[in-house]
Amino acid sequence: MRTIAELETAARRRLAPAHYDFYAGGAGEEETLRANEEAFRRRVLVPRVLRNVGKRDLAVELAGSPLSMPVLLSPTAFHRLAHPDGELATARAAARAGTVLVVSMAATTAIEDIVAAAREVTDDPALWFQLYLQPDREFTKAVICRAERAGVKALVVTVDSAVFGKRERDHRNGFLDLPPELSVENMRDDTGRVRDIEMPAELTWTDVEWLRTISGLPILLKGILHPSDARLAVEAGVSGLVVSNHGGRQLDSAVSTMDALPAVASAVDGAIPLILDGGVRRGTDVVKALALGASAVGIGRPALWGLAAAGTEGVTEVLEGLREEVDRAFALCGAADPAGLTAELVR
Ligand SMILES: Cc1cc2nc3c(=O)[nH]c(=O)nc-3n(C[C@H](O)[C@H](O)[C@H](O)COP(=O)(O)O)c2cc1C
Ligand SMILES: CCCCC(=O)C(=O)O
Repeated sequence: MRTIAELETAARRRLAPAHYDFYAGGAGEEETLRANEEAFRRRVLVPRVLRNVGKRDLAVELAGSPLSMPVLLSPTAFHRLAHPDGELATARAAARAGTVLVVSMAATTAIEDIVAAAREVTDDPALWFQLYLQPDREFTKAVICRAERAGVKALVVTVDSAVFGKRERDHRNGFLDLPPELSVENMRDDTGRVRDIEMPAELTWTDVEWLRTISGLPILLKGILHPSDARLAVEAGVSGLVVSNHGGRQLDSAVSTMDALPAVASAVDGAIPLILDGGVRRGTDVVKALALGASAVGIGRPALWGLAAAGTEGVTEVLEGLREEVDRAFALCGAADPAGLTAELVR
């Protein structure tokens, strides 16, 4: 099995340079992009021993969805730029691994087809749907109803994108839109026209309340870094948070997610599950995040590298490689299950 770094090299060889840069890049100086990975490297593990780790169980449950391991696929745009099978390939790999795929609102495949691909693999796949609440509420509602009818199990509202981050690689490359043969299929309105995704600058907590009145699905907020916002999210009754800086693609100089996690975890105090994403590349990264208060982690770019390198098989390589590393790291840290990972293991 190849490492994520090796899959990135393979992906880079296959992708058009502008598409590679779109996936790999971040905002501004890319300080936050680098900081996410660096924050893992800076922390070391202080393992416990003699704890009988002969039988290990990596499974977790999040917002009503079972995961075979504490790793899920964070939402990423435009999978058909990476591979002709696009989101269908990603969904099959997630279903095969028994984990959640968060489908991006900017997916290049219709949600009904994505769910169908996952159902070829397993009866009851866990697909969540990420959205940017659009200024047109009736349209937003229609998109949510469509995703619900298709069978998604939770909604993930991205809240770190009041405006679009400035990705300077994309500006330099002139990559500002999808090629004409691809479109964001879940943005079709009832006339069949594909709408542009608008970044919702006017969003407030009132909109989160509104969302709770129109959907019975669990709602998670993605892009929380400040402990005060985490407290407000608990009060708003959401089912979980994604501690995320959008992979360094929105506010450059934003705190790395591992540096943000402890304060958010202490603010939430176990009331709702936390998912951390940004810079997770190794099983030991997963262990560090769980030890400091996450219930699971999300991966963004690694899945895109697997997808570009080898479609479903490539994403499977990423997920199974991580599973093997997570399992080994649990054992070597003296933890038989996620509850066995505590803050004393990390320095
Ligand atoms: C190419 C790309 C596209 C992304 N598209 C979305 C998106 O549509 N919606 C969203 O909420 N986050 C999006 N993200 C952010 C990811 O969900 C996630 O927060 C981030 O990739 C995690 O960092 P990592 O790539 O280091 O794992 C995107 C990230 C990348 C790299
Ligand atoms: C309108 C596409 C949004 C994609 C996104 O969120 C990202 O590239 O980070």
